[in-house]
Amino acid sequence: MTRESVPVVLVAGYLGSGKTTLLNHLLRTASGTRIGVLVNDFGSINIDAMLIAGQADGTVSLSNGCVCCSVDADGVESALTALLRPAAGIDVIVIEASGIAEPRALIRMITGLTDARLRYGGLAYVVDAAALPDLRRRHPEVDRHIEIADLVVINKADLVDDVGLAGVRDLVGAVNDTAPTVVTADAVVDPGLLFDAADRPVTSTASGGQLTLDALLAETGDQDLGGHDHGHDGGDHSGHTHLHDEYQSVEFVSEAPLDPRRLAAFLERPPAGCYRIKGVAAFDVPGHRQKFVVHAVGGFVRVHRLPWSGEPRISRLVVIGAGLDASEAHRGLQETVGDGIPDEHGILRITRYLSSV
Ligand SMILES: Nc1nc2c(ncn2[C@@H]2O[C@H](COP(=O)(O)OP(=O)(O)OP(=O)(O)O)[C@@H](O)[C@H]2O)c(=O)[nH]1
Repeated sequence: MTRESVPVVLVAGYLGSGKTTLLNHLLRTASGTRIGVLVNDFGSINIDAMLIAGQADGTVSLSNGCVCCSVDADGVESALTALLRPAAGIDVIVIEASGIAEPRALIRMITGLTDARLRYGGLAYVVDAAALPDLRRRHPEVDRHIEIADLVVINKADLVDDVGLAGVRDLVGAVNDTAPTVVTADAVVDPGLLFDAADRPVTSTASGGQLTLDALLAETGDQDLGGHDHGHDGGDHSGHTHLHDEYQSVEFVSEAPLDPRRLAAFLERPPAGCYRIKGVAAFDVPGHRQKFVVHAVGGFVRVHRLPWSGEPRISRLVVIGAGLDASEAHRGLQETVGDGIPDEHGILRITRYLSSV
């Protein structure tokens, strides 16, 4: 891998598709390659950055807005160049976009960077095999995201049967028949697929259905990047919808331990409009005082445990959805706080969702 310019690889995909899982897999397995990471989360608490903390050769995080839209391009450029300090010896930078980022806008932002040490290294787009059919109905623009991917990762293959998987492959192939497609569980992708893709020159000849970078950049209607300031509540997106126009996030922080039974009930029956819940939880139950990382995605709950690495035992949760009633969501979150009586049976409601990942 050349040190002359560092490829910037984008990892995008809808909420909960497995982007952080993929990033963590790359960080664990791409030994020999020094990876700098820029993580962008939608809410002001950057849960994703917490979940990769300490593993990357350099990490910067941008919170409180989509990197594609409300964060200004100069801010992104300075965050990326901060990763290029010689001592870090970074070979590749991976940007994990928020789950509602607009990949086209991200690509334009990266190709518009002025620092010659950085170059665009391709888009890996992660899809949740179980959720894709319904997601495409709700958000047809997802096809436009798949269309421009250089690598499509069909993740969560474990949640669908062979027929379902074949259907998802067909859907993806119909939209983008040139990008390599890998089918994964827990986003186990050969890192060489991303970094080799990053190293190959981006072509300007059209092949099959995939848009070339030139064609993408020539498209009209969304060329207003660079120092713009779209908010989440309806900037002008020149005639088409960006997912984040519709989405809200609600954040919750509690120093008091949570009640596992109440948290499980919240994860299982989230407030109307909620699609994604993620965060870390602390319980005051003997034997269960570790950091519980909790995820809910479209009805699937997953939990894993980690040691607290010196940080305060504080619970932080983010709820993301469209049409969320923020005060109802906040009330529901508040109700997960325990009443100080350790619930040794209640913890089973959480531990039943434990996975090793
Ligand atoms: N069953 C199953 N669950 C998975 C798989 N990959 C990831 N998950 C789980 O799905 C949840 C979301 O995964 P993340 O990697 O955090 O997804 P993300 O795309 O980064 O989510 P956002 O950043 O919120 O958009 C977590 O609970 C993961 O453990 C998989 O292949 N199968």
